[in-house]
Amino acid sequence: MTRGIQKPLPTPPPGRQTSRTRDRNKFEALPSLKVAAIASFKTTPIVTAKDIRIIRPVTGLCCDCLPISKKDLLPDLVKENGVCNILNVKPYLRNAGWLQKQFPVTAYCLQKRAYHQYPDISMSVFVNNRLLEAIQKTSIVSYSQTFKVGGKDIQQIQTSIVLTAKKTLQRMKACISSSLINFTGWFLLNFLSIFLNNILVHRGQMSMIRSAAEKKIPMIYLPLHRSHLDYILITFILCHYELRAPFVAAGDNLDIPFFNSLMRGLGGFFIRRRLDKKSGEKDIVYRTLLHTYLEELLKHNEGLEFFIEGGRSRSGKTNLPKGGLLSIITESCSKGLIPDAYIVPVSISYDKLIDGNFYREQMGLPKITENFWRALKGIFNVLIGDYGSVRVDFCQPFSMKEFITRHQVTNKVDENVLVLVDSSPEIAPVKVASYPCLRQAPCSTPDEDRLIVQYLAEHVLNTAITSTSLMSTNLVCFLLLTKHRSGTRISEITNSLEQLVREIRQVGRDIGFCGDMRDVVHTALTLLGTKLILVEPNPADEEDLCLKPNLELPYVFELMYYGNAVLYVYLLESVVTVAVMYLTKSNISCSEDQESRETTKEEIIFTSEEICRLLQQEFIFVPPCKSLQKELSEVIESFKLGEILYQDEQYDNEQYDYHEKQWSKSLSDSLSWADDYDDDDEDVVHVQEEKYKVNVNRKHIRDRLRFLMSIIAPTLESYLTTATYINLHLKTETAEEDFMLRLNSFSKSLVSDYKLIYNESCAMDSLKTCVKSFQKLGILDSCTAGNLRIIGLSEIFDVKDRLMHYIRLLEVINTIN
Ligand SMILES: O=P(O)(O)OC[C@H](O)CO
Repeated sequence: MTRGIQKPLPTPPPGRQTSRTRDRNKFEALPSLKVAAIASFKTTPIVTAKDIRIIRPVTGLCCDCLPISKKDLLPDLVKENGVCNILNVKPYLRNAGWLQKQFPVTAYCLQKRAYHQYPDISMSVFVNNRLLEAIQKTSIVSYSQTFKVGGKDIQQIQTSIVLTAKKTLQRMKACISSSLINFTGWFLLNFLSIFLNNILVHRGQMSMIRSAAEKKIPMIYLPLHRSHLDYILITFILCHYELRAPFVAAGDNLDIPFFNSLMRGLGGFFIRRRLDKKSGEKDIVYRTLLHTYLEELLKHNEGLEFFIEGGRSRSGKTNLPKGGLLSIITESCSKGLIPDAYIVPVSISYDKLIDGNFYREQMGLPKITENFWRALKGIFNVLIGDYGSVRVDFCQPFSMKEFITRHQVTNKVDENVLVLVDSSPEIAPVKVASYPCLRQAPCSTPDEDRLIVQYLAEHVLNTAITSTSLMSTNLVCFLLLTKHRSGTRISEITNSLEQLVREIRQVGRDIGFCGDMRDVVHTALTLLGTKLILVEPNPADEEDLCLKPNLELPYVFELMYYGNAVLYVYLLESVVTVAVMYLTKSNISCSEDQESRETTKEEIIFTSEEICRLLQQEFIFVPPCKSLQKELSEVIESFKLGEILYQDEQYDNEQYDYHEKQWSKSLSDSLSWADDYDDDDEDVVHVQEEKYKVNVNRKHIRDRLRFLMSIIAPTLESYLTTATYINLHLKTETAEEDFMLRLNSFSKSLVSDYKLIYNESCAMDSLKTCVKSFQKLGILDSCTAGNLRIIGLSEIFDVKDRLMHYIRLLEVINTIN
C-alpha cells in the first residue's frame, strides 16, 4: 500500500478556527441555533438568566413497552432543554463578585451544598442469614474433604472462612465520602479542562434523573463502557447536579495502590473479574458476599452503577450484556426486598479514545495489566493531548417493577419454533427458536427469572445504543471506511457528512457536535491525527485536500473502533442488503446491464433472520419487546419505496390483469341477480407471491447498496475467515487459547497476502466473537478441563454441511469488489 505524503492540516481560515476556547463556546456561539429557553430555568435551579440553550432531540426516552415509566418522568419542558457543558461553570455562579469571577471553579464548588451521608453496611452484610449459611455450608464441605487426611476441625475451618470473608469484604467495599466527592469535583473541573473541551449533558435528561432521584428508590445506572474515565464521569456529573453518588462496581484489575483508595472514597467497590476459583470450582462464599453486599446497599436505598458489558469495548461495538449483577437487583425487586428500582441506561461518547488504542490486543497480544506506574504514565500522556469533547447521555429512568410485571405477562418463553429450511438442498432443516430467544442454545429451558434478566439487559443495552450521541470522529471514520475507503477530498467528505447527519437525525439519533460541517471535518481530522488519515495535497485545488484512510494494520483497528459506533444506525438495512444480494446473485461492482434474479419478501426475511442468527453474539438487532420479522419487513418496504427493490414488468402485467379481473368480477357480481354463494371455482384467481428484483442497473442504487453492504461486510468477513479456518484446519480438539492465536495468525497472513477485502476483519476481538457464535450455533463444541478450555468441531452429523452453507452465504461479500 502506498503511503500518502503526511503533512499537517492547514490552519483553517479565520472564523473556522478550531481552537479549544472556541470549541468550548461552540454551543453558545451559533446564532442560528440559539434559543433562550427562559421557561426551562424553573427546572434547573442554579442558572442565570443569561444561560442560552440549544434545542437537541431528547434521546433515550422510555420504550413504549413501559408506558407508566414513560409518562411518569417526562417533564413537559423536556423537549425545550438543550445540552450544556458542565466544565463551564460560569453560568452557575450566583451573584458573582470580582473574586468569584477570578476563581470561578472554586467559587462554584464552594457554593454547592451537596453533602450526603453514605452508610457503612459491613455489619448488615455479616449478620445476613444468606452469608452465614454459605459460610456454614462451605465449612462442612471443606471439613469433609480434609477430614480423612487429618485436617483442621470444623470450628477452625469456620473461623478461617469467616476471617477470609471479612478480609474480602474489606477489599471489596466502598468507603464513600461526600467531602472527598466534593473535593474531587473541584479537582476534576480543573483537571479535565486540561485535555477536554466539553463534557456535554442534556438538560432534559438530567431533569428526568433529578425527578427520579427524588422518589427515594435505588437508582441503578448502567453505562456502556468505553474508558476507565467512565468510572468518575458519572459520579462527577451527578455531583454537579447535587445528586447522590452511586456505588460503582469496578473490576479488581483497577485495585491498584492509591487509585484504589481514591476510587473507594468516590463509591467504587472492587469485584473479581472471575467470581469462581481458578480451578473452576464455585466460590460460594465470595458470590454470597457480593450478593449480600449489593442487596444491603439496595435495602439502604443506595444507588448502584455497573458496566453491563463487563469490560471496555475493544472494537467500538457494544459487547453483549452480562446479567450477573443485574440478576441480583431483579431478584431483590421480585422478592420484595426493595419496593422498586429505577433503571437508567447511560451512554458515554468520546471524541477521542482516552485510554489509548487497543492495537496490542487486536493484534492478538495479551492485555497489559494495570499498575500504579502505568496509570501515572497514562494520566501524563492524557494531560499532554487534546481529547475533544465527551457527551454523556442519561436515558429516561424506568421502573424495574414495571419491566418485570410487563415482561412476566407478555414475554413468556417463546415456544414457537421456526423451521428454517435452507435454500441449498444439501443442508437439513434446522430448528431454532425464533427471536428474541435467538440467543439461547437450542433445546435449553431457561427459567423465567433468567429470561427476564436477559430481556432487561438487552433492553437496557438497546436503549443505550440508540441514545448514544455520535461524535465527529465516529462519523468521519465511518464514512472513510464505508463510502470513501479508497480516498476522498475534504469537500466530498463534507457533503457525505451532511447527508449522514440528516439520516442520523431522521432515525431520532443525536450528534455530539454542531456547526459548519467543514469545520467538523477539520476538527475530527485534527483529533484523529495523520497516522490514521493520510492527508495529501490536491494539485487541482490547494484548499481541497485529499484524504485517505490508513488501512494498514494496526491503524485500521482504530478507524474501525470509531466508525463502529455509527454502524447501529444502518444495522438492519445492512442485513437486508446482504440478504437481497445473496438471494438475487446481483453484483454491485459490475456496471453494465445485468439481470437480477427474482426473490420474494418471505425469502428476504428468512435469509435476513439467518444472518441475524449468525451474528447473534455480535449485535442486539431489536429490543426484546419488538419483533425482528416486523422490523425486517419495514426495511423491505422502505427498499421498495426507495426503488432498490422493484417488481418487473411481466409481474406488473400479471398483477394488473389480476386486479382488472377482480374488479370486473366484483362489478358483474354487484349487477347480477345471481345467488351470492353461486361462485364459479374456475373464476378464483390465486394471489401470486410478490416477486422482486434489485435495481442494480441504476448507479445511485448500486452506490447505496455498496454503502449499506460495506457496513457489516467487515464483520461478515471475520466470520468467513473463521469458518474457512475451521473447515480447513480444525481436525482435532485443541486448547481454545491456542486455537485463537492460530486463527489470528491465519487471518493476519491473509492480510499480508492481500486476500482480505477488509483488513480490520482480522481483529482478535472480532475473531473471538465469531468463535463464540459458532459455538452457540452448534458448529463448535467446547468443554473445560481444569483450567483449560478445549474446543473442537461439533459431533452433529451434518456439521460440515452447515459450515459450508455459512461459507457460501458469507461469500456474498466478495460481490462488493
Ligand atoms: O476493559 P478491561 O477488561 O480492561 O476492564 C475494564 C474494567 O473497567 C475493569 O474494571
